[in-house]
Amino acid sequence: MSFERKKVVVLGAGYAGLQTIAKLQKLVSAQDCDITLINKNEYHYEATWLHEASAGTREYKDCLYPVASVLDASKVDFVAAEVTKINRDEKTIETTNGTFKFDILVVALGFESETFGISGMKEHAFQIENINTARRISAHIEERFANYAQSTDKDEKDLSILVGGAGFTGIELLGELTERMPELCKKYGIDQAKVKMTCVEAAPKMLPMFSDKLVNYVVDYLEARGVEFKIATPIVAANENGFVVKNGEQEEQLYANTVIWAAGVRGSHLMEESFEGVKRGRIVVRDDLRIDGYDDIFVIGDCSAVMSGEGDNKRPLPTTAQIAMQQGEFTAKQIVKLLNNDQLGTFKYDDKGTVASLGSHDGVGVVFGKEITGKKAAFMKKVIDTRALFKIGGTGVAFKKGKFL
Ligand SMILES: Cc1cc2nc3c(=O)[nH]c(=O)nc-3n(C[C@H](O)[C@H](O)[C@H](O)COP(=O)(O)OP(=O)(O)OC[C@H]3O[C@@H](n4cnc5c(N)ncnc54)[C@H](O)[C@@H]3O)c2cc1C
Repeated sequence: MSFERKKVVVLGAGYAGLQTIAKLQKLVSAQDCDITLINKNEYHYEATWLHEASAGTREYKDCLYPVASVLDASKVDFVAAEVTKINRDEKTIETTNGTFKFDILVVALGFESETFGISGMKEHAFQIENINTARRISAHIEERFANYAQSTDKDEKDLSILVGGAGFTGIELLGELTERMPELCKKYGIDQAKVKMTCVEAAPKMLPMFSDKLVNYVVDYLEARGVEFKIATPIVAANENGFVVKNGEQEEQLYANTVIWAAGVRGSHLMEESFEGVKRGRIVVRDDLRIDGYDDIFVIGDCSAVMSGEGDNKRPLPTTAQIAMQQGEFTAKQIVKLLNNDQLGTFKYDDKGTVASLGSHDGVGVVFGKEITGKKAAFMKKVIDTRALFKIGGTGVAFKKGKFL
């Protein structure tokens, strides 16, 4: 390659950022460019497994691995620091561990919880945002069950869990919770019939990405394991007692000592602070994944909005790990083209399907256009999860952390 040595900086070691690095370090030699990866933590966590860590069906430690373990240290400098500011015009990144210059920037800072301004939701509900919030949820549930078991003045709310949202995250979380309950109740000598799990959803349909047949499968599965659904029921507030919901014209208080918000995510708050035209932390990217006016800045993963469709039907693609990883791989190739002054390509999303787990042995999904349920879906989910580990971390990480049972 013949180009001057440029500074490539990647922000975030989630699916998008780490996949960019994993591919880029294969495509360039150490002399081709300086690559720096900046991530808040020393580790990468599997965000698509956060429902498992939250419910306590999977040890949080099993959902993460050291970022450095997948890097080629001769080509990539890793900085464990929090990005505090992106100066797009000065071409610098401010972090808690110094300021870094870039010639080419990849923003892959991922998602945060979005509570849509619902009163008290941030203060009174747990959010599923990262591995630490997930750890807190599972520890809290266990602590409530332990408290119930040992107290003489028993508080039924200790055994009540409210989940806000019947989208992908809420449903997968409920699937894990139903798997966790028998073990937790046995551990603390609690009659499982006393446990109350309620899912509250504002929209008239849950899991909008799936057919009625698959949705009915999910409802039957979860109801049979004790979950109560309140669909078309908007949550108007969260407080120290639980959720306040709208029931027709009336407001109703739902009580629980574990309250989890799983109904909304947005891109990083740094996006609004750094760029114009950002909506809920997402910026519309061009079809080469760069942003308008900045030919040296790629935005990928949950901070990006990739528009799909024609004319008035143009909509942003949903934010998923599947897209984030495809964007990462594509971006690595675009960086090489940029370094070589070659023409950049067009990102094309290849939708391989979606599978929602219902605990570790069941699920529903659409794979290569075909609907699947039950054990088949659970198996496919494990294949997808293990493939993601393999794509970024190779056989080493896949063998160590993969789902084989
Ligand atoms: C419970 C759950 C289940 C899901 N299941 C699926 C699924 O089955 N299939 C699917 O395709 N998608 C799924 N998703 C969505 C998927 O997890 C996201 O779309 C994906 O994580 C986005 O990848 P990303 O790289 O953009 O961001 P992230 O995975 O969020 O990674 C962002 C990285 O940036 C770091 N970071 C953030 N801010 C800073 C900062 N200021 N400074 C430094 N570092 C920072 C973070 O620590 C993190 O390492 C699920 C999400 C959840 C919550």
